Amino acid sequence: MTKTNFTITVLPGDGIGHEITEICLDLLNQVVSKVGGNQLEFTSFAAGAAHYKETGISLPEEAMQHAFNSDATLLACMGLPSIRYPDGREIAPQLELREKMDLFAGVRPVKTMPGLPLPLTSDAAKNLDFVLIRESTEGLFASRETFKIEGEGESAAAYDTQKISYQGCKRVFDFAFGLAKQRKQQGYQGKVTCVDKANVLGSFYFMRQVFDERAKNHTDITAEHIYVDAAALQLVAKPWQFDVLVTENMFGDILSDLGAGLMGGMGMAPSADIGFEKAVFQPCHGTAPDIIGQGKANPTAMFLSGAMMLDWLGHQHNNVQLIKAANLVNKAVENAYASEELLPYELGGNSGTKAITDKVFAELAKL
Ligand SMILES: NC(=O)c1ccc[n+]([C@@H]2O[C@H](COP(=O)([O-])OP(=O)(O)OC[C@H]3O[C@@H](n4cnc5c(N)ncnc54)[C@H](O)[C@@H]3O)[C@@H](O)[C@H]2O)c1
Ligand SMILES: CC(C)[C@H](C(=O)O)[C@@H](O)C(=O)O
Ligand SMILES: [Mg+2]
Repeated sequence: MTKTNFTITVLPGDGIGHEITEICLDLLNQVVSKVGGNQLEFTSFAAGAAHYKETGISLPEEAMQHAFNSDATLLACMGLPSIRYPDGREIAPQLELREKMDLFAGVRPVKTMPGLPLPLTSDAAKNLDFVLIRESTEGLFASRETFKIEGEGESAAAYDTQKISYQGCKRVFDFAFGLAKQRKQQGYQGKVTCVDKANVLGSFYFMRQVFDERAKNHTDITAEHIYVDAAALQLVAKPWQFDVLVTENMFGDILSDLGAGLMGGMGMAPSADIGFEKAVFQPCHGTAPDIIGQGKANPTAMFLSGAMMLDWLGHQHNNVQLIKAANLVNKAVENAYASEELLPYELGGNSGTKAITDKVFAELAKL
């Protein structure tokens, strides 16, 4: 029998997370009841920088356990620049979630909405639709807890060590080729571009060799390499050439913000951290300390992350209504922007949380 009751762990986190979470849950409830047949049960937990400041714990065990046992996790954003661990790093329990739950594929779609004055103005650049996959459990982030400083004063040197493992590469590359294959069936190019720095670092040359090995199992998909510096140029010069990009954790973090820029800002960029069985969905953006409490937070990335969650659940459980619900959210958001009535603050306009939310709900009601 098809599963119809889904438990969702909700982590509003910090900063603007509190301004975009409830409305996203309302939207998801609304769309799921519109298509019928399913129910979402949300359970929220406090976690993040403010929670660490209050309690000394950034991600309570109860929240972690709930995330492990629920069907999916929806996270807004966490971290505040003023709240840090003793070694100077910020509180970022989303990294622990990714690592402990083995969510190796950070899926960050770059899909432009119609009706927005985007930084790139050519027709091709107005219709971008590619996906950046960021390895999310190792890379340069892997050693952050074993970070060390050797020597003192003017002879001190700080070290972070990059980890690129065979297994880590294999699973994320296979995921990327699998996604390119699915997309090819929908008319996309059928291409995976591996982004590295194999001209300078041996760890990236190793990564490239694993990529070439995995590519041999997917001869229907074009496999190519690009150095990360060249990728940064091409993402601005000719971003429409890309279909699926796959890269190391830190490179993916940086390039996905570039991708958000192409879409009109951080408030437009959704993401999903996906493992073999578990997944966490969250916007690419942070807690936006510069706009907290001003009503300027764009909830679009959160709505689209919620849609990614419905779509993933639908595919995991062979549940067509949830896939339909995901499509409806995407369509409502697209129609909201296509109306040309919305201009988010990040693009110089004055459409804030309420205006964008009201418009998306109104468009959903029409579908
Ligand atoms: N996934 C996450 O939870 C995540 C991601 C990035 C940063 N962070 C954390 O967030 C804090 C702030 O980091 P930052 O300033 O570098 O990045 P940020 O993404 O919070 O903000 C960068 C810029 O984008 C704007 N912005 C971000 N999201 C927006 C939205 N939804 N609507 C409108 N404008 C939006 C901000 O106002 C700011 O000008 C830090 O503590 C950082 O570690 C968390
Ligand atoms: C806040 C930070 C730890 C996080 C990351 O670097 O992964 C964020 O920038 C992201 O893109 O999700
Ligand atoms: Mg980031």
